[in-house]
Amino acid sequence: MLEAIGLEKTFVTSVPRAGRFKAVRTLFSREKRAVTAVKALDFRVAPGEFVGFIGPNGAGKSTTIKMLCGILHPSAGEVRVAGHSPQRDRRKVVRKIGVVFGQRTQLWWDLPLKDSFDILAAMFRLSPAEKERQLVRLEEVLRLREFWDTPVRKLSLGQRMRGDLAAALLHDPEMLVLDEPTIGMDVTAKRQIRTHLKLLNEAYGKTILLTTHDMDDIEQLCQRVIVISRGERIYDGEIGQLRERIGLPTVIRVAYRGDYRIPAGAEAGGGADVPDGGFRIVERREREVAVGCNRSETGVMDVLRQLSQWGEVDDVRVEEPDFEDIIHRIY
Ligand SMILES: Nc1ncnc2c1ncn2[C@@H]1O[C@H](COP(=O)(O)OP(=O)(O)OP(=O)(O)O)[C@@H](O)[C@H]1O
Repeated sequence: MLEAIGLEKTFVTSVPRAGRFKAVRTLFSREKRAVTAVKALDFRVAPGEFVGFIGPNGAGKSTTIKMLCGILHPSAGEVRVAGHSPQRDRRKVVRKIGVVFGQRTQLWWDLPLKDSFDILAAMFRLSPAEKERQLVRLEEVLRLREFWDTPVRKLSLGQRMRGDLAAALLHDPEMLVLDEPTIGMDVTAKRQIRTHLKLLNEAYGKTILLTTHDMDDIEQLCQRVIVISRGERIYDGEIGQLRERIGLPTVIRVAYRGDYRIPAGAEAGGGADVPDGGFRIVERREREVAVGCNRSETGVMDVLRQLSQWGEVDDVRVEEPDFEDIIHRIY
């Protein structure tokens, strides 16, 4: 559906000048500096996938998205959207992709929401019947009628995003590219937007590429994640495998019914490594012990079998590493 092949973007900017009238002096400066925002980026998104595209501030995410939908021209490499180049076949690509920038709206600020769809339908040359059919379908997912007559500037952030998603989908593209769709929203609005996005992907078959700084968005929605840093791809794969690769421990907490006894070998380390057991003690309480293990090396059941020999097990909890921690580790 979507392919980035050796994609690069270098911006050439004037070197800032100091002193009086520095803004004007910078503008006419002959000294230039090149910033490579995206370097030799390769990835593919297959039809029906929901892929997270993440990285720290300034990593090159927005620059990539702008190249994917034809707003920016690559300095090298190319983009293919259903086989078309956004640079050469912009019209065809626009038909295939809907784009939403969470920080900006494509709706008309002072007009009632419904008027924006009239304008967009005219821009996409949709007949009144096509427009109505599509709005009925979008209503099933996005529930717009309740604020249909409200001017866009008076909508809540969550309502406006529902409007923006509908605007991006009005011409029924196969793919949605979303840049920070939940930015600034409270927990409830975020949850609602995630529900809409899940439905669009699962029930309506939309392929989605999602950029966000909210790791809950990624964890709850995406099957796969692409991580970029300083313009380069540093990971592309499943979230579960990313966890394993980073090697943050899975913590297993065992509560014992009465006293428990740690065998001499394990005790000796006083909370340090127990190489043979494949885990290490990270916390000890009166009737509870917590151990950490790397799941790519040791199975939880193997660890549990060993811990059950220390006393009578009453309860077990398995805590996976927090996704936010994993991401900080790789950035
Ligand atoms: N028009 C431009 N001219 C010059 N440099 C630019 C331009 N647009 C982006 N950059 C630079 O390219 C790099 C990547 O920026 P980009 O906005 O793509 O990052 P990002 O990953 O989207 O960051 P954020 O998460 O903060 O939105 C940054 O160093 C930025 O300063």
